[in-house]
Amino acid sequence: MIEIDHLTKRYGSHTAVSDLCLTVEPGQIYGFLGPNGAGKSTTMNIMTGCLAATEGTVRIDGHDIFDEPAQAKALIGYLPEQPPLYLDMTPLEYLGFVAQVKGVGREARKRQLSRAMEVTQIEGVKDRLIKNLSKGYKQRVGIAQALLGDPKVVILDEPTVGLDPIQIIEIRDLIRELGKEHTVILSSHILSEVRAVCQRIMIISRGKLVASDTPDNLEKLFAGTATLELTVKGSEEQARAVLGALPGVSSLTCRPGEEEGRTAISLETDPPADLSEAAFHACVGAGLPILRMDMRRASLEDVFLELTAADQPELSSREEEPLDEPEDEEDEES
Ligand SMILES: Nc1ncnc2c1ncn2[C@@H]1O[C@H](COP(=O)(O)OP(=O)(O)OP(=O)(O)O)[C@@H](O)[C@H]1O
Repeated sequence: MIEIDHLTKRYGSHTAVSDLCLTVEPGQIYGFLGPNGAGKSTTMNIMTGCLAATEGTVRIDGHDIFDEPAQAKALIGYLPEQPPLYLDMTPLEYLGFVAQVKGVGREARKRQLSRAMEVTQIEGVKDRLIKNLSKGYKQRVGIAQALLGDPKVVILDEPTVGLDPIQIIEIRDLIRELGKEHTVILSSHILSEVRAVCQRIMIISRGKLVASDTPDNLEKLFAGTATLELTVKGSEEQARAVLGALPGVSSLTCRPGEEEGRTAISLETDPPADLSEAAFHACVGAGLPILRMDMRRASLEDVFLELTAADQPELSSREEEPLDEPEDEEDEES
């Protein structure tokens, strides 16, 4: 559905996106995950034809976004980081206007407006001024405008930013609904968010794609070690003698337990293996009571932290960086 090939974007001397290649298959919800400043918005703005690339190509269902912008853009609905709302209009007026600008014919307009308002559940506020709506409802209006034109792909840049926890849950449910009929790409710097709604995760770090897979596969891929955490009633010497002899143990660290006479142990294996049963039998055999035992594998959070470890905190401000191509402005989507 979307093919990004060797995409690079430089703002003056600063490279925001570097030789990015990725493919988005139809019918799935993709999470574009990366720390602040990783290049998510830049990539999305290029993907949607709002920003020119320095190098590389983006194809939407075979149409090059730079060579065939009209055909490519017709396939995309976009909610930018700052929703493009006219605050002095009502949602109904605004959506009617957007549909017109997108070239939706009179017949289809009515149908698409009702569907967009129904899916985003804004019928109840359709005649109120947008400026008087809560942030959650403004976001819904922003998503509704992205649905007009019946796009195959819906791209949402940080759709839950600034919302309260209840609004976040509502917008996540809405995104899941959208995923039934559209290919959805959403960006976020919050792992739990992407984990909650996306079937595939693309992790971007310093403008480069560092991983792309299902959440489960990413966890498996990076489950390089498995750690067994135990607390036993006994000394460090006893713990080492009993547990250090288990097959496959690659490292064993001990520290005093929270109470006198207890020892806490972290046991790693290589290759990764679950030693909990073997540890149980060994401790029982040696008369060493186990007070606590827990198996810990690499979580998606560990994967994310490991892959984006090289990212530095944002130092430069956007205003200080020179802007390049003037056509960036001209290319702005309606
Ligand atoms: N117009 C601009 N001029 C100069 N630098 C820019 C401009 N827009 C973005 N950048 C820089 O490009 C890098 C990538 O920014 P981008 O907004 O794409 O990241 P992001 O992953 O979307 O971050 P966030 O989650 O904070 O929005 C950052 O270092 C940013 O400062």
